[in-house]
Amino acid sequence: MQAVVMGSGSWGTAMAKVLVDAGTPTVLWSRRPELADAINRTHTNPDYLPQVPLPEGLRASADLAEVLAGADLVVCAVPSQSLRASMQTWLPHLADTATLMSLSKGVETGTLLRMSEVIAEVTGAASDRVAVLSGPNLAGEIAVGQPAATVVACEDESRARDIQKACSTRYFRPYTNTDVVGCEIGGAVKNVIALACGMASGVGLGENTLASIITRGLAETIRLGVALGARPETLAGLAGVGDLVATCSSPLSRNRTFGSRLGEGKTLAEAQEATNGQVAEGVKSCTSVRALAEKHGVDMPLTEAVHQVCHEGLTVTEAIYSLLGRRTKPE
Ligand SMILES: NC(=O)C1=CN([C@@H]2O[C@H](COP(=O)(O)OP(=O)(O)OC[C@H]3O[C@@H](n4cnc5c(N)ncnc54)[C@H](O)[C@@H]3O)[C@@H](O)[C@H]2O)C=CC1
Ligand SMILES: O=C(CO)COP(=O)(O)O
Repeated sequence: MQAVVMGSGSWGTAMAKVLVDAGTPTVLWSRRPELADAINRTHTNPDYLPQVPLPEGLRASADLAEVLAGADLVVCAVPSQSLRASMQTWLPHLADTATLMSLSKGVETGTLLRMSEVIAEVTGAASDRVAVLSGPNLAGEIAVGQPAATVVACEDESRARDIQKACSTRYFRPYTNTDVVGCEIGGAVKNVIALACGMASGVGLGENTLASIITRGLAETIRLGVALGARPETLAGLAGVGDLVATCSSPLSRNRTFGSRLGEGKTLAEAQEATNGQVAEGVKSCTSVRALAEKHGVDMPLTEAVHQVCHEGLTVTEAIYSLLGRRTKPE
């Protein structure tokens, strides 16, 4: 299998390294030719993973036609809200038979589509040619070879198994699953819940609060997932609770860090400024996840609160008391 990773941010670069380490010939596409040159010259990604040595066998290129020609596996690694526009520019160069795999964790604003749906809509690919990879996979840890597991989901199980083989290493252990919806909903909603955890820790709250948010966050993730056709077991697995715990607990998480800046009293613009151009997907996905929940009649109070803090001027303290003021009910 010949792979190309489209997007040389932190996760695209780390996954390209995983694929090469797994023995899969892989090219990394960068939008900016100067970044591709720097990666080829220094065997590091100076903008996104500066301390991490990349394998000699990993080549970067900014030439779309060249990288997509002959690629059997196209790994999409750009932020969710830019995936549609990116796919449109890639489309003329894509092979009809290539497997298209999303690494992005979000729900598209406006259309409320999951990333695999965006890929299928733009390319016209049948849904069984579209896969997603999702799990507790903080790029900085994977890039230095810390062991982790993940899920490769595709309706076509044999395609999922091929991808599993292409990215299995001594430190990266992919499991297959056919529940694409569950994996994508787990990945998108955990970013929103990580923002909530960050907010709570930013105002000085401790582990009981965080555990309560993670657990109730999982409950609302399962409610939404099931309403959309996901299997609850997927959300109890790596792409659900696994990723939720990793992201909500780690200072490496951009979403959690973003939330903690809001909790410390920074404005949205100030928190955005502090990201150094890295994406915190939950800030936009809180609004699309909330709209998706509303469309399907699903109650998601934490997502609602995160949306109100990010986009409607509610303070973190007001959000906490409004959540605690809800009517009592059985678990
Ligand atoms: N970093 C991580 O630990 C993980 C990230 N993800 C997901 O992977 C996706 C990509 O994230 P990262 O690589 O971490 O992001 P990043 O912020 O490190 O890099 C984003 C990449 O996309 C490119 N990009 C940014 N805006 C763009 C636009 N408008 N059009 C086209 N390209 C654009 C950037 O040049 C860069 O190459 C996100 O959906 C994220 O949730 C998933 C698992 C782990
Ligand atoms: O998805 C991730 C870990 O699995 C990365 O989370 P952040 O985008 O919050 O850094």
